[in-house]
Amino acid sequence: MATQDIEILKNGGYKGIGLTKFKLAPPATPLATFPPEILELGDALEQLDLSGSGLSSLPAELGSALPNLKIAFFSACKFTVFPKELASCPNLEMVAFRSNDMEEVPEDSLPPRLRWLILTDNRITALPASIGRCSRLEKCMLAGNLLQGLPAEMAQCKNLALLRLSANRVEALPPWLVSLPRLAFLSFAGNPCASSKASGSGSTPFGLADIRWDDIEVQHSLGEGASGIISQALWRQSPAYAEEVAIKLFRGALTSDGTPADEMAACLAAGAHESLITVLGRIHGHPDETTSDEKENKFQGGIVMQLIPSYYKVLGQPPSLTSCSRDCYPEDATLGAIPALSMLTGIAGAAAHLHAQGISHGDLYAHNILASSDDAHALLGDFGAATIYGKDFDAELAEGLEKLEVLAFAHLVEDILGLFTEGDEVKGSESDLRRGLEELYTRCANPRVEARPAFEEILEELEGMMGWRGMMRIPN
Ligand SMILES: Nc1ncnc2c1ncn2[C@@H]1O[C@H](COP(=O)(O)OP(=O)(O)OP(=O)(O)O)[C@@H](O)[C@H]1O
Repeated sequence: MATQDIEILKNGGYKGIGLTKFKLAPPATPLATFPPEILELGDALEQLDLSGSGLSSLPAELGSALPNLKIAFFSACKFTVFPKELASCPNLEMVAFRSNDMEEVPEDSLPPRLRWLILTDNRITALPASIGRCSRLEKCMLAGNLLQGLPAEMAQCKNLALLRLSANRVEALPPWLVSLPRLAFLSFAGNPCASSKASGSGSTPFGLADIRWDDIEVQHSLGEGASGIISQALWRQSPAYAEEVAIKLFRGALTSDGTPADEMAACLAAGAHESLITVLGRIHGHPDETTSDEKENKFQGGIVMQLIPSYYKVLGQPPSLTSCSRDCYPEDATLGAIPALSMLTGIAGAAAHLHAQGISHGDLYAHNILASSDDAHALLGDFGAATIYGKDFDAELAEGLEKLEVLAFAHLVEDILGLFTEGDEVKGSESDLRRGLEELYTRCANPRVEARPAFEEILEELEGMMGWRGMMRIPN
């Protein structure tokens, strides 16, 4: 999004030109008050981004002056209290106050049509009961606060699909959380209610190597996630033998899903499965282990993984502002029925494996799946929102956590059904396969969470659909 300049704004340069999006270039000196000229942008304005502007309050006329405002960003500003003025914005759907040192969200301050709320990295101790009136709330980002619990009224947020609660102070998950009919993506690592085994600083789990940084030769970057950088590297295991691997160095304090340290702990705890990226070991002796201490770039540890060939591509694209909690797909994306079934079987198996270890992935999205349709193989990645709840977790809650994730799997099945190519090679049996997957989708998307099948059952059903095809490892 192009940025607008404060001086041009003050000189009336944007008035009357029908600007729909306004993003202020961060000013040299923080703004003491809300620039009144923004209110003159009137009916046309739909998106307002004043992140990094230093603001701490909003004018009373905001809602009446900007009646069509849909999206408002005030991240990295100085709001210590959620501004009540936003409640008067009749069409406001998305609000962001990331990293504001915010302490309070007063009753009745949330906009009535709120769909996407971002309050990551603040100091909020409680949410208002009136959040229960936000019936359209779909995505709620609360990681990195001081929340001890959630208001019981939030059980009325029946459209909530994604909730980030990691790195808070929640002692016990409320049981109603695992009965929300649309909740599919939940993270709560880094809370007292998650397993204490989740600490990233513990010993290396059985079966994984302790790998010295000196034995790693970094080659080039493969990609960058919110929690760190992935590089291709050589792991010199002996003077005569080196293996090509991928390494991830975890950095930074907090992402919108949780902390890099919790992500690393979940990667290490996940164990081996053919549809998970294999972690080979944990890196020790990186020079930044002792030297880097600044919050933003703090070194949190590193892992060595199997190198995934570059022909594995992500299956979907992350949600857009409009799709909110659902992935997007390129117009021309297609997938054959047989590779699709094989990939779904792999992902269901990976999810069953994770829950058997007491881990929820929290972000089971197509955009976190690397897939090769030629090999009919899919790999579930990105443990940024994963939570180790542990094998001793309350049994009913644990079952509920798994069944929330089953809804995420249902979304995946639905999306993949939409990618099927007409006249696939299986012709005769394709319609049976389609019908089988549609039935499975319906059961996995049951609004009664407890009635959904668990991943083991889903896996069995998919393996049944695969039949003898599951034995064929050579692509046809
Ligand atoms: N083992 C691997 N081998 C090869 N490439 C990898 C491997 N792991 C990750 N990558 C590449 O690095 C990119 C970043 O991966 P990472 O898991 O850190 O972040 P992400 O899930 O894409 O992003 P975010 O954490 O911000 O959601 C991936 O998109 C992928 O292309």
